[in-house]
Amino acid sequence: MYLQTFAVLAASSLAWAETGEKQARQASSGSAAWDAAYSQASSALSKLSQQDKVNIVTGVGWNKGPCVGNTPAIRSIGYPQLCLQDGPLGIRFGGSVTAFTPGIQAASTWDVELIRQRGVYLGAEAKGVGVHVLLGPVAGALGKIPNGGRNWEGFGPDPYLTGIAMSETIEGIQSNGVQACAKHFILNEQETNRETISSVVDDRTMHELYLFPFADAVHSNVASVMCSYNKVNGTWACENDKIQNGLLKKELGFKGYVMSDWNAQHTTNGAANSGMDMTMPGSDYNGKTILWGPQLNTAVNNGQVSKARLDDMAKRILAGWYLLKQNSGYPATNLKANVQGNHKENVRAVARDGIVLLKNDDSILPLKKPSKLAVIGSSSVVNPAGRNACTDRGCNTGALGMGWGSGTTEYPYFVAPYDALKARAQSDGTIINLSSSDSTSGVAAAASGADAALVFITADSGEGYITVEGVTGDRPNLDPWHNGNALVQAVAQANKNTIVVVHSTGPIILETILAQPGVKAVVWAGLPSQENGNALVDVLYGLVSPSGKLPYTIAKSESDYGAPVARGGTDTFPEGLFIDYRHFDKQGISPRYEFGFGLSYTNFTYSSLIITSTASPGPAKGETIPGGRSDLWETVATITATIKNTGGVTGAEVPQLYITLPSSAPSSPPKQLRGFTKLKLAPGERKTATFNLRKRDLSYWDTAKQNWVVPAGSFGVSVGASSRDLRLSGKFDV
Ligand SMILES: OC[C@H]1O[C@@H](O[C@H]2[C@H](O)[C@@H](O)[C@H](O[C@H]3[C@H](O)[C@@H](O)[C@H](O)O[C@@H]3CO)O[C@@H]2CO)[C@H](O)[C@@H](O)[C@@H]1O
Repeated sequence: MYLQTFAVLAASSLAWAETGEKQARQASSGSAAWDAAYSQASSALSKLSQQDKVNIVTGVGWNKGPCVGNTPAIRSIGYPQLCLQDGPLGIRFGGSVTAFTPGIQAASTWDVELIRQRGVYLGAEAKGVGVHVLLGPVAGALGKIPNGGRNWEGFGPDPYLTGIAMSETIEGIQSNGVQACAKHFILNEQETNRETISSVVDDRTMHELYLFPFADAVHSNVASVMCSYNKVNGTWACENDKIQNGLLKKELGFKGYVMSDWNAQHTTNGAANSGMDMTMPGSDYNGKTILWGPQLNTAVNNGQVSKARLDDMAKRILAGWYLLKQNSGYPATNLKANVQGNHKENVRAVARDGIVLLKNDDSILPLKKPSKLAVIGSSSVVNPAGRNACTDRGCNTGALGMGWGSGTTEYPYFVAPYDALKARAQSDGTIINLSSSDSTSGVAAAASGADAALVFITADSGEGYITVEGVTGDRPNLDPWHNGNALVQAVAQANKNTIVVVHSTGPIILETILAQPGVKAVVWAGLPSQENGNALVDVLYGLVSPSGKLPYTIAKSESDYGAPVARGGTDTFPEGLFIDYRHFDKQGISPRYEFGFGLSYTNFTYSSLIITSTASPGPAKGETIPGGRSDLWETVATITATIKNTGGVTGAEVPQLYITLPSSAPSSPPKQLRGFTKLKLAPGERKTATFNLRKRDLSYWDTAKQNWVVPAGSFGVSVGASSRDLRLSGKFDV
């Protein structure tokens, strides 16, 4: 019954215009499904001893089971040794699994169908190898700091875009019977000092930016949430009553369980009494410090942790297991099983449709059967030591497909740019001059005389337990690695048709590169994982028109972002609501390439803005359902616009809807993304873009009322091709 409901939800989500209806159905079926799971969990719980309950909530210890996290089996109720495994882009340490594209590439497609499919396939692979809990997707780091080492694991610094991607991914994963885990909760925005820093944020910013996508996750019935390493307002996230019990469980109505990030727990009683439900991995990395297990037993026996709290922890975990029907016919854990199926098709599609064309002077792209091409840079070829030579992808050698850390997988294969270009060149009769080094000496010889020179540059980052070329997680600057600016300069001096291809975990400052007259095109290829070269060739040769849009701003200077890595023991989040484009808009700073920007090989026109609204001012009132008050999820306004392909080739456009709150709201970002859709259009074809706005999309967080409020007054509406290319505007009164 429950799985059937999920199948209906999966299908309905594909019609993005149906958002409101989807949300309403989801909320009611979600609550009913949780009720059923809780009733099964209660009945199982009644058969368990206190020791059994402690076992359910305590990991067996680092490296003591098949997965990165494991809890003991409870045979009396048929409960298995639970396997928790990274991560957000596939099965870490898998034997024959797909290396899906990172979250940031998925966001860069702005394509909910592809994002959904990615989630469905992630779930299929997790189930195939017997993983019960897949440790992803990621909404924290949100990405306020452009240098943030782990930003690429998530979906970028806009809470609306990240929220939609969280929802689609979670529903996709869980449609295959696998528990998803929304992480890292919350305000874990940097790797530097991540295990000591205190993130101090104001209440409104917490709600409107950082909690916002976690509300989407809860609304999509995510089974688990991972609390993060940092402190929040002075208290460890995993021991923080306000965020775990207050925000997550009470305000958002989260019915699943909170697990610790690996070793993010600090005390036995503090964690238990503040809402953490499962400790991972159960010991430190040396197998020593154990904070629950026997310690929790003692704490319950002497009343420091109540029996009711232990019951609640165990019940929440069991409910997640029942919610996904994992009590029946779930495969045994075998991380080495081959579960790839045809999933590489999603990798190629996301890698390709996430490519953002930033510059294309003289329409140098798409390539037209060049006689001779120069291919330059160490990242044009696969790592000479092997595609998986570095543990957890902890090096930046050869072509880049993902960042480094626990959120990675082994590549089952890797198609580097040169591999795919060579194959295409053979069929076209093109000669390729390859220079697979980043040295500027000798590069002129390779570049000169070619019809075009493709030069590859990168920037990498990752999780702080690995240091790569002196970078411990967060990037120290936003420059390309390996002397990329000088390499491009040298190539562009030798060839006036230089095409720069960037693979990067986040924004790079491109000013030096753009100042070279020989640079005719910049292709922002992001993080394409195993299909790196194939996706690139699809776009370079015009098999598809590029359709990715930037999921973050590319600035002219690093200081323009106004959100540096915090160096002390505290990050006070002084930028508040104003991160990424919200900051650039407020301060009147011109970005180099704005949030939402991306060129195509065709052109689109926008017309016929129609606005209908039934919204009324005032606070949210509904009962609490998963995700918060029920009325927040109801559609209260619908906006449509007509988009036409006026060029000569098929392409896809992403019309974006931005809202400006009325002046009665307290100081707010000049505009905020509140809708998008991706329309594939043949030449001459037109389609309607439909944006359904929910009450939450029109609300701000009122700190006095402690509630979401729709302000009275005139709402500004802008629809356009990016956050700075707004083609249609209107307003409606509330
Ligand atoms: O994997 C589960 C979650 O763990 C966190 O990352 C940890 C990662 O999984 C783990 O491999 C790494 O271990 C190293 C450890 O930190 C270091 O002290 C020791 O010397 O070497 C270990 C590696 O061999 O620790 C990571 C945490 O520091 C992630 O934050 C979380 O997202 C994962 O889901």
